[in-house]
Amino acid sequence: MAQTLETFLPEGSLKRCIEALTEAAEEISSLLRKGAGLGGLSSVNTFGDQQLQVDVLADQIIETALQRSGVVETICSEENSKERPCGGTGFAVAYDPLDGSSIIDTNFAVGTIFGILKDGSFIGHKGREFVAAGCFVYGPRTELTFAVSDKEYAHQFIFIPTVSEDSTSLDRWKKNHIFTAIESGKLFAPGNLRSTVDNIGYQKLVNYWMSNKYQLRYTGGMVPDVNQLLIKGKGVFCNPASLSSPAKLRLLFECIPLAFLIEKAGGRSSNGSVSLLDIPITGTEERSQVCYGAKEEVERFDAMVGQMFS
Ligand SMILES: O=P(O)(O)OC[C@H]1O[C@](O)(COP(=O)(O)O)[C@@H](O)[C@@H]1O
Ligand SMILES: [Mg+2]
Ligand SMILES: [Mg+2]
Repeated sequence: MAQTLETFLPEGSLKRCIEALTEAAEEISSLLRKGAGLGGLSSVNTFGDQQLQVDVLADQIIETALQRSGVVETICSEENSKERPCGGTGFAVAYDPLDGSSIIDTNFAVGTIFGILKDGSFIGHKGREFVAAGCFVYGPRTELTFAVSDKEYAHQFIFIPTVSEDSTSLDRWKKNHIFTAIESGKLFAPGNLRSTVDNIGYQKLVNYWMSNKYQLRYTGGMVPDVNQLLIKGKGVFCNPASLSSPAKLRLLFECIPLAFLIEKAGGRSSNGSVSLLDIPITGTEERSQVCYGAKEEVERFDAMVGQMFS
């Protein structure tokens, strides 16, 4: 029988925290299947982004699940970025409740991203101190990909909603993959291409990929675009900046958790000069350039694009 999250996670507060996130993800996945996100706009978040009703709903679903868990002291999210108490004691959890809301209408895969710190506040800490991080993918399948601090790999569980008499909710998440290496390979996912207008390094890098016949695989959803590096075990994803097209991706809610996942799986991450896991978090609303992938690909990004516009 396939190993499930129930048997994989040791008893304790981290298991309870991840269980709460899976409960929320099951609810979000079910809402998306019923057409949530096709409705109207809701409001504007602290980043100035237009929120869909489903962004706000997903944010509330996760907050409620984490409150119920009793093991989360602090939360903050892309939709509600100020750190605030979550009614329990223990972890700090940062999350992007729904990543890729602009591609829900096209029925592309979207996701949820999360990062977990042992306690207190994220401010003054680094991604390297996280106890766990990962993402849920809502596509044809609903999957959880995550890594924990004491294991040097990442893994994936697939949601299979079968229920037997003696099963727990975590038994619905069955182990699918283990990720230990991201090799160099000719696959590229180039975000923020509009910055090539005035980021000459990025322009040269795109030319390098094309003249070397790399395969383009980019959906505009960070979760599936990064998750594919794990599944294919190769390639590069980036989202650089320029003066006219500044950095978009949120350091705490998007960049650092996925960097944790990629580095645990044997890949590298960078903001153009250092690992995203070594950047001190000085606020919850910071944005950053990002590059993830095989060592040589990230080194090439650092050499050609660098950090001039971060
Ligand atoms: O379409 P753009 O503006 O190039 O941005 C693409 C990026 O924006 C995002 O959609 C931002 O995430 P949100 O949907 O959570 O705001 C990423 O998933 C993606 O990589
Ligand atoms: Mg996002
Ligand atoms: Mg979002």
